[in-house]
Amino acid sequence: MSKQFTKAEVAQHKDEKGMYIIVDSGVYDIAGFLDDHPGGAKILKRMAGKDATKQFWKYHGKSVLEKYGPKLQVGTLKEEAKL
Ligand code: HEM
Repeated sequence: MSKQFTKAEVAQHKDEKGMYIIVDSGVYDIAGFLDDHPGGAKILKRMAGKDATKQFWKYHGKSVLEKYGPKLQVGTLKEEAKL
């Protein structure tokens, strides 16, 4: 849980072995959640390896992250210098 990922590392995880998405400063592995996602697997797969913060908050409230976050979170996003 305390592992830190750069955006580049998150981008390398985009298949069934590990499908990471970013929501705010959290990194979540949604590979095992695809078939359970009420919004469907397809829309989730499209965000694989990417920052899904905007899309996440568009369709869900805080309670969704509170409920599923702890089960799916694999780490946090490493602060990187913004150029
Ligand atoms: C950690 C990642 C995610 C989790 C745990 C999650 C969980 C859920 C849950 C529990 C619902 C049921 C509706 C609700 O209870 O509010 C839902 C619906 C939905 N989700 Fe996600 N979701 C995730 C990521 C995403 C992403 C990245 C997208 C968009 C790219 C997305 C799009 C949707 C859509 C379109 C619905 C259906 C809304 C509706 O039919 O009203 N979800 N999701």
